[in-house]
Amino acid sequence: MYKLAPSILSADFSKLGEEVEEIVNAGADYLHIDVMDGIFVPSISFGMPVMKSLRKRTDCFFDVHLMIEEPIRYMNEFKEAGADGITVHAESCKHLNRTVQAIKELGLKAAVALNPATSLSCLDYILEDLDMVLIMTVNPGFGGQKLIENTYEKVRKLREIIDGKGLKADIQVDGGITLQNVERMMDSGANIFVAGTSVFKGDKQKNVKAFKEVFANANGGHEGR
Ligand SMILES: O=C(CO)[C@H](O)[C@H](O)COP(=O)(O)O
Repeated sequence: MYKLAPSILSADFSKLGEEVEEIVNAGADYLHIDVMDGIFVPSISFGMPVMKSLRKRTDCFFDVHLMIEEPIRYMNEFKEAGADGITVHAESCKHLNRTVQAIKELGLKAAVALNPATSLSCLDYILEDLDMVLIMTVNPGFGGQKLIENTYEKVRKLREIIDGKGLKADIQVDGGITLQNVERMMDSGANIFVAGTSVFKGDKQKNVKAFKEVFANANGGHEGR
């Protein structure tokens, strides 16, 4: 199943609640929530208080992408703030296995993200435990960047590994996803698509529906977990 995960990083924060309701009503599958600490990535975004406020407005799946150092320190807090799934970066965890187990023990979906220059071999001893792998298709920290070309091949290789092992982990891609390149990324094997600029710039409802139409016409996609 293909899924759209609009990234609220590109929303107008002065009317965040309304914009979130608008994209959820238009058919967004997940709400992608980018938390940045100014250390792991250069920028600082928002955290638990914003998530808690949004939780009052929607039941949509909160797909929380933690771009923070040592996220294991905050797992309970993110669950309490409404997270349904938590993604941590392989590059930001001293103890990746322990961090993934902590997410799962809370009953949340667990995912690991890899920066563009991080090898897939980082997943060798953790893939079986994951609900999802997030392949960053830009360097994390900012919306509105151009997708890095060699990430198509990275996604294709990961899909081969996941299918070859008979696993069901989803592959999410994040950064520079547009209506022009999404089909190529689908063909490469990704099945969950984060989109910031290409959802929130212009007519949000129309943008969400356009992505969903591409998914519907593609007929199928990876089954997922
Ligand atoms: O994780 C992110 C930045 O680190 C964002 O989710 C990502 O960049 C999405 O924005 P856009 O679709 O505009 O590229």
